[in-house]
Amino acid sequence: MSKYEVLQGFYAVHDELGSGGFGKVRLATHLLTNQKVAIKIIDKKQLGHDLPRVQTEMDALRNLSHQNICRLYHYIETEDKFFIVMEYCSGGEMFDYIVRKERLEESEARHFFRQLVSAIAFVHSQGYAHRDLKPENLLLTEDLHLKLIDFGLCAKTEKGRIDKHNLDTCCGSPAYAAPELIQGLQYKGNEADVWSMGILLYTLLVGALPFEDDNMQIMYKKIQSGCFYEPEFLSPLSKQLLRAMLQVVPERRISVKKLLEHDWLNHKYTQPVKWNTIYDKNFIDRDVARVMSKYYGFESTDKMIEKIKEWNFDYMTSTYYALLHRKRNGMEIILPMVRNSTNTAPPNV
Ligand SMILES: Cn1cc(Br)cc1C(=O)Nc1[nH]nc2c1CN(C(=O)N[C@H](CN1CCCC1)c1ccccc1)C21CC1
Repeated sequence: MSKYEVLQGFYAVHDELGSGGFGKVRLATHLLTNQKVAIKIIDKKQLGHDLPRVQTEMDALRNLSHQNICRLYHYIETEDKFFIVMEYCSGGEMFDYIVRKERLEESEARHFFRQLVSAIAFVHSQGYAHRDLKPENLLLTEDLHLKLIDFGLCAKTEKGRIDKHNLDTCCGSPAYAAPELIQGLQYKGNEADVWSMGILLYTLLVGALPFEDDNMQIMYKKIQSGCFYEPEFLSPLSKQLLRAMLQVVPERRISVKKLLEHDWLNHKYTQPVKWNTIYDKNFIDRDVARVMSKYYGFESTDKMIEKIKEWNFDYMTSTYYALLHRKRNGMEIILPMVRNSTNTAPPNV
């Protein structure tokens, strides 16, 4: 049984899905809807001075609702822990997927890379940069859709303020970090993300890192050189794209805008990458709202819709998203009988 009393009655907590430097992720069940969710449990003591990373991630996730970004459902802060309830991706990490397949065919790499470019183009359009792109931060759903996670290192480029950072504000994984970031030069988050996406594309196509060495100094030298091995099986078009993304000089690096138009990305696709979000914060699903209005005892579906639109990322937001997920998967959207004193439904939070 889970020892997290703050989750009692709302979620049943199951086994651990993974652990990171500052916390762990547990599989859980959203009790009202029986939907699976993933709960990131972060211990404040373990975080220490990194505490702002959680706030950074929450602020970003509140604004970044996109089909290729793992969705935030519910956010609970207690005295010593954060509980971040998110969409459950049952396909696991892209990292494991590549390891299992060694490397991907161009067509499969393209299927995933188009979704990553879609997520990053959207993140940049909202004034953010992810800054820690790597296969461990890409999750897969059961139907092999890609979901971006871990926005703890992302940066908001205030409108107008040039997005200039130096090393201290970000310590993404060195193997994926852009040369300018490693040199501690002023860098732009967007350009650093393009470099990391280039590294990611290389790992998808080749099944290895382009710049790698056990000795960190030698690895940095390799990154600064921008020279990487191009296996015979790489098509001319994929080589051309990799060279455009892994340009050491940021100004020479391909932009996301040009990337979206690149022939490799659009090969055998009739539609360009749809990078804008398919979700509309102002559009609430009426079927879901109706079922919730009955359960929560709201006088009308419209009143329930107004409440959901507050997006408080409380249990109500979590219930809305869990029911929406059920509906999207063709499952019926039901809640226990109308909540009242007799049934044991959790209190209305
Ligand atoms: C590994 N795995 C295997 C299966 Br099957 C499902 C999963 C799985 O983790 N699914 C999953 N769904 N939703 C999530 C996850 C994992 N997950 C994560 O947020 N996972 C990250 C993984 N990071 C990659 C580099 C460092 C840590 C994490 C962050 C902090 C602490 C622990 C884990 C969320 C909550 C968003």
